[in-house]
Amino acid sequence: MKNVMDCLSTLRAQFAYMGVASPIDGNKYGSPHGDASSNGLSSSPTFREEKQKISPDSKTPQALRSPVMTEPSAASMHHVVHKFHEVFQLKQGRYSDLSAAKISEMMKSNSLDNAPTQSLLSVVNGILDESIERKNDKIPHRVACLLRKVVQEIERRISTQAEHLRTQNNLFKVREEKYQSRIRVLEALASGTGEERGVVMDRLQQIKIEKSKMEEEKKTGVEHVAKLIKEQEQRDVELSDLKQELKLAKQRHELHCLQMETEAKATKDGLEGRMKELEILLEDSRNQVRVLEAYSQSKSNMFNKKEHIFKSFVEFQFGALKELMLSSKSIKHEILQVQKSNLEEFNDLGVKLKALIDATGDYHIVLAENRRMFNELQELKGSIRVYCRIRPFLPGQAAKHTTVEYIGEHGELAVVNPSKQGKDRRHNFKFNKIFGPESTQAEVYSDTQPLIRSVLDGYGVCIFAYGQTGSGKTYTMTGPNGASEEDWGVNYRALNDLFSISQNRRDSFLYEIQPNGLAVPDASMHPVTSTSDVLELIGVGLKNRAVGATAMNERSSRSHSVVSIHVRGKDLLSGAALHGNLHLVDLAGSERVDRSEATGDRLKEAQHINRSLSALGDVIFSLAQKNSHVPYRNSKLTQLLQSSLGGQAKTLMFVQLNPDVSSYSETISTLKFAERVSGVELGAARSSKEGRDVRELMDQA
Ligand SMILES: Nc1ncnc2c1ncn2[C@@H]1O[C@H](COP(=O)(O)OP(=O)(O)OP(=O)(O)O)[C@@H](O)[C@H]1O
Repeated sequence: MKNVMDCLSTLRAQFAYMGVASPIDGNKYGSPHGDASSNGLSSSPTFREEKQKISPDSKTPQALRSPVMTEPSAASMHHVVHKFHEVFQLKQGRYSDLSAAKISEMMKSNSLDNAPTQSLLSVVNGILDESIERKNDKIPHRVACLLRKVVQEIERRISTQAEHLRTQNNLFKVREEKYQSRIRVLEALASGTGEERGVVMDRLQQIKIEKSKMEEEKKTGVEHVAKLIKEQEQRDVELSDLKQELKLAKQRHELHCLQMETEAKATKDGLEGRMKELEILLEDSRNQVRVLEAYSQSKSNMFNKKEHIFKSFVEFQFGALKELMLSSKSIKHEILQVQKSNLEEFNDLGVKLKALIDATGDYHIVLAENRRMFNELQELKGSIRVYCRIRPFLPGQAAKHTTVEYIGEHGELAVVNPSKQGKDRRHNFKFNKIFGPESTQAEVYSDTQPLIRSVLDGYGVCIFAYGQTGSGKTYTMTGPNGASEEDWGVNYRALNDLFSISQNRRDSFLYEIQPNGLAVPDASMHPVTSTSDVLELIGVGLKNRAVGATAMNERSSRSHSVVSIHVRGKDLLSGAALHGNLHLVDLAGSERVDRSEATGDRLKEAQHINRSLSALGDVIFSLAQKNSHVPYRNSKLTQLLQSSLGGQAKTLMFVQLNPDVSSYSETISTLKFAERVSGVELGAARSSKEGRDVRELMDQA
């Protein structure tokens, strides 16, 4: 700061001096040659020192380094000054003698710019002195121009110098303020030293406390170190143990490694063997792959061929489809045509149908008439018909002497007794029809069939077989055991016809079979829809039938078997109802009691049978005689059959005969019974006259 203050005071003194003497560089007292080194400021050791101190980091503007303040280098300055002196000093006092060209050269050159200010002043003085010496006050024009030029340069330098000084002065003022503030800070610091001392003492006290603490910690640390050393010793012991264990473990590990190596070697050998096997397998697989590839190739070729075929097939199908579509169109067209023609036909049919509907009413009337006429026809044929059937000799039957001598076409039968002579030897009978031993089941049934239609027309029909035991009653009604369709008896055939006719009539009649009937003790009623339903029920009945051995038949039926079928029909058009019934009866054997050699219960049974058969004979006889009283109530059998005996009912009796001579007397009694109930003579009388009427009726029907 002292140096700065010295410098500033020196400068101030310098400026004060320059302000009085000369604003230029005060070289008035310097060397007459304007030597820069003669300048008091520049040569001042203080100034030089300050200049060197400030310059490196000084923010002094370039303007400060004017030619006045910063003289050119010694060499160049020396050269310029020398040249200037050359120009001016050699011509001292004789400026007016200088040629215009010379003065012009001096003015044009930059000599003035580089010339020291003192030289310029010397020129001015020289010119003025020369003017005074000559005493004419006249200065040549060219010298006056030079003079003006030099003066202008001097003025320019002065103004520049003044500007520089102002700028520098401001700068120094700023610096002074800056240093003043620093001085104040330092003075403040110097005054605050006492307070800091107190702070330092407090800090020292704290340091002492910390020191004692640290000593305590050190003591604790020493103890801790001792403890650690102890622990370290324990750790050493443990470490040695661990080392021992490690050594053992290492040995075990080495042993284990050895074993592992051995196993690895064995495994490796095994794997190598396996590898070889796998390589063989791989080779096989490759071969298989090659085969498969070949196969695949052939398959692929085949598929390609198939694809080709399929494509051509599809194309063909498309063609066919197109044709089909075309034909479909034409068919549609045809169908439309057909529909059109059908419509027309339907219209015609509608008209015809209307006529038919009108005629239908008439048709039902015709049908009813038909039924009536059919019934009349059956009546004309006889309400009570007796068909005689002669059983063939059975295989293994001993004596084959038959009692049947003659069988006529119109029901004539001649029976002879070979043991008798005269008029008792031969007996003639006449029935509706005689079936010989060769007759088949179908032939026997053929004349029965029309009566089944009568049942569905609402009439009662009773078919039964009468004859001594073993004469073939069951055979005719049922057929032999396990019979084929060919051997089926009347029952099966009648039932089949019953159901098939009812089915055929389903459009005009609704039939219910077995809906009601005469209640018989211990009898039950079951609705049926087919023949098999009825056969099943017959089977149940047969199981309950009393069967016993007699002297004439080992397995003789000792009871009557009756299958009753009740039919209720409804005419779907008129709503009229009709009721018909059919009784299929296999009577018990009709042999005489003494012939059956029955005794006790068997005798009683035979007597009951004969009584019921006799009651049946009486009823039929009464009906044939058209008696007013018919004794139905004389037996359960006739009560049961009442609905199909008498009135408009038709009765058909198969008289079964055993042709063997040994059965002659039974044959005669059977035939007499049949003759009695059938009223043959009456029927025979009617047959010739009314046969024609029957044929006429049939034609009408
Ligand atoms: N037309 C025939 N053709 C062949 N065999 C017959 C014929 N009629 C009956 N028979 C046989 O004669 C035997 C006796 O017949 P079936 O049992 O039908 O007599 P039945 O009169 O019913 O006797 P029963 O009153 O004792 O019951 C049976 O073996 C049967 O097969």
